[in-house]
Amino acid sequence: MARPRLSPEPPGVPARRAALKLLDAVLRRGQALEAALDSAAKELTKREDRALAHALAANVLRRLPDLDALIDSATQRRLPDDAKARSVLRIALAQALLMDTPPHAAISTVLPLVDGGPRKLVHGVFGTLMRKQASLPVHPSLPDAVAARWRDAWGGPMLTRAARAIADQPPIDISLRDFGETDRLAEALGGSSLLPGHVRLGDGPPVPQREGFVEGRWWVQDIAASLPARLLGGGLGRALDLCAAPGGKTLQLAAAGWDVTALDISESRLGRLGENCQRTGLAARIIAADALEWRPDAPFDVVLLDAPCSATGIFRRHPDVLHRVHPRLIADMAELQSRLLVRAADWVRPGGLLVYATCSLEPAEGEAQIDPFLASRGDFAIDSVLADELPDGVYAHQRGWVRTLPGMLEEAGGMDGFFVCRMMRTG
Ligand SMILES: C[S@@+](CC[C@H](N)C(=O)[O-])C[C@H]1O[C@@H](n2cnc3c(N)ncnc32)[C@H](O)[C@@H]1O
Repeated sequence: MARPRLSPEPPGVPARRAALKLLDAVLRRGQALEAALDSAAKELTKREDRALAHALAANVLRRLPDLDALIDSATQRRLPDDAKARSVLRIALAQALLMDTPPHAAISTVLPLVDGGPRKLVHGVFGTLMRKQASLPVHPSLPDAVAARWRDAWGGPMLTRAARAIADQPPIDISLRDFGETDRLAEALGGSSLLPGHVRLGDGPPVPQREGFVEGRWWVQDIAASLPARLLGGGLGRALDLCAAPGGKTLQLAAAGWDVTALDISESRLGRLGENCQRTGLAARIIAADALEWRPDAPFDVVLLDAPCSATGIFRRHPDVLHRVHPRLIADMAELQSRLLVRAADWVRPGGLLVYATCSLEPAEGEAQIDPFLASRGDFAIDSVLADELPDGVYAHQRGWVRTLPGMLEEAGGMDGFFVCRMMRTG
C-alpha cells in the first residue's frame, strides 16, 4: 500500500506528478490526453497548475522521439520505454529545453517523483545532458510508426511539413456568427481573415477575455474544421448534424440559416453543445442518440456527418494521437464510419446534400470510404467542391473532394488535416 505523504510537497511537484500520470494514461493505457486530465489532475486545485500539468505532458508528447534519443545518448543501458525514470527525465528535459525552466528547477521539481527509486540515475542523466548543452533538433521527429504510415499515404515531403507543424504553436482560428463582421473583428482582434466568417487571432489575452467571445459573436474552430459546414452553404431548409458535439459545425449551420437538428451519442458532449448554443444565441434541436439506431420522422435537405475518427489530423493540438493511434484503432474507426455513412445517407431527401468529414490523416478514414459507399448507393454522386469555396492555397482533389494536409496555408500558420466530401442524392 502506498504510504501517505506526511508533509506537503514542495511547490511545483504536484503539477509534475499530474504530468507523469497523464503520460502514463496516454502512453501505457492509450487514453486521450484531454480525457485523462480530470483524473490525473484531481489533486490540483489551482487552474494554473492544471494548465501546467497539461502543457508539460503535451510538450513531452510533441517531442517524444527526440527527448528519448537524448535520454538514450546519456544512459549506458537503455531504459525501458515504460520506465518511470524515462518519463520523469522526459518531463525534466521538456521543461529545460522547451519551456525555459532553469535546469535546477526542472530537475528539483521531478526528483521527488522518483523518491525511493532511481533518483541518482535521473539526476545523473539530466546533469550529463545539461553539461553537454544538449538541445532538441530544430525539426521534430515523428514517431517511426506514424512516419511510415504517412510516408506511404502522402509521400516524404509531407513528413517534413508535419514535423515543422509540431514545432510551432498552432494558431487559434475562430468562426463568426455574422460574416458581415469579418473585417471589423479581424482588426479588433489583431488577426487576419482567410475566408469570410473566419479570423485567425493575433496575440492577445486568453480566448474568453477577447472581444465578442462572451457576447457569443464567435467560437473557436480551426479553418479546416469549418470547411464541412461551409460546403453546405446557407439555407432555409432542415439540416441534420450527425455526430454534432461539441457543436462547432452545428453553430455554423444555425448561423447560416438552417433549421438544425444536432444529434450525438454523448450526453456530456451535448451539454457543451447546449452551452455553446446558449452563448451564441443560436438554436438547434438537440438529440442524444446512437446515429446507428436513430430514425427521423422525415428526411433532411442536408446532412452533415462529421464522423468519429482517429483524430490524427489534429495532432498539432492533440499530440497524444501520435502515440496512441494504431492500425487496429484506425481499422475499427473506418468500419464505424462506413456504417454511419450508410445510415446518414438514408436521411437525405432526393436532391439533397450529404457531407462526410473526418479530422484524420488516414486515407482509410477519408478517401477510401467514398468509392465503396458510392458503389453501394447508386443514388449518390460526388458534388465537386469549387475553388471559390476554399481558402487560397487549398484545392479540391480531381475527384471533387477536399483533403487538407500539414503544410497547407503554412505561411499563415497552417491548418488541421481533414477530409471532406460533398455528395448529392440524385434519385
Ligand atoms: C469528430 S466529433 C464531432 C465534432 C463536432 N461535429 C463539432 O464540430 O464540434 C465526433 C462525435 O461523434 C460522436 N459519436 C460517436 N459515435 C456516435 C454514434 N454512434 N452516434 C452518434 N454520435 C456518435 C462522438 O460523441 C463525438 O462527439
